[in-house]
Amino acid sequence: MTFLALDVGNTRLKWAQYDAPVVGAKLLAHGAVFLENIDRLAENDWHGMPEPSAILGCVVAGDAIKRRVAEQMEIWDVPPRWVHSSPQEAGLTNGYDHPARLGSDRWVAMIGGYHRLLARGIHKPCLVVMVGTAVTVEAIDASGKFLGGIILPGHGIMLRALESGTAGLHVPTGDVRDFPTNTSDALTSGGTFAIAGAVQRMVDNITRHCGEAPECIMTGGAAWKMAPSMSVKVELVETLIFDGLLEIAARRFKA
Ligand SMILES: Nc1ncnc2c1ncn2[C@@H]1O[C@H](COP(=O)(O)OP(=O)(O)OP(=O)(O)O)[C@@H](O)[C@H]1O
Ligand SMILES: CC(C)(CO)[C@@H](O)C(=O)NCCC(=O)O
Ligand SMILES: [K+]
Repeated sequence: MTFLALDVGNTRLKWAQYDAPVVGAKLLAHGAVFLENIDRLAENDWHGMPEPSAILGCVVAGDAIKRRVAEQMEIWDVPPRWVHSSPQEAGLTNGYDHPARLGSDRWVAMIGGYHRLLARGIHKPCLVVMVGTAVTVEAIDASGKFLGGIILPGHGIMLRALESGTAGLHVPTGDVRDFPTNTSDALTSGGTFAIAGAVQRMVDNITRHCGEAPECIMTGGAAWKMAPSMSVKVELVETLIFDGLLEIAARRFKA
């Protein structure tokens, strides 16, 4: 009864194999590959892996990538299922104008975050921060309603935009400093503070709206780099998308 969870982002595909499609399942194996290498998943990462009994994923990388991922899974007889953002799922309500247009990674991460708090008996507003190719910050109230969220460029895109839009900004990566005194540190700190500042602003928005400060959960490949620079307390949860996929799978694949 193993379960394969997939998170196909704009830079990398992340996968995790669990012993069952249930919350709290045991993680058996996991990996991440850059999108340029996905055509070799069947012969590399997934070679010799027992056929999963169910596959559930979220993709934001586009249909061509989704097809190529599906092709790699033809080694098994199990059709992959993909999460689509919906008006309601797993106790959350989707406040997006057009719920289906919300990135499914955002929806799944919110489901993971909200249930993480519920499991601890916490009924408070929640902010879910994802730091990847793009950065998203989602606001969920204590009742599980997604109020709305922001999308901003990730650190890499910000720096590449500056490099390509100017003549004098081609420098190595610097360090985060309160008062940067060289170009490298100025750029690295600028990108980091743009993200940290955006999170702080969403904390202010949701605190004003809900009358209570939120719990903040942060995930994504670059979350650990952002953590020391945050102005609010955040909990780092590397597996947030997989946690959300397990919540959904537990409901969908119930025998
Ligand atoms: N010092 C940094 N601080 C914050 N973000 C950074 C830093 N350095 C790199 N990044 C960002 O981290 C991203 C790398 O994320 P990675 O590919 O690990 O995340 P991901 O969650 O797999 O992304 P996706 O899901 O979008 O594919 C890069 O796109 C870059 O924007
Ligand atoms: C914002 C990203 C790129 C974050 O991965 C993704 O969730 C996406 O492509 N979303 C679709 C647009 C939206 O969520 O409004
Ligand atoms: K992602």
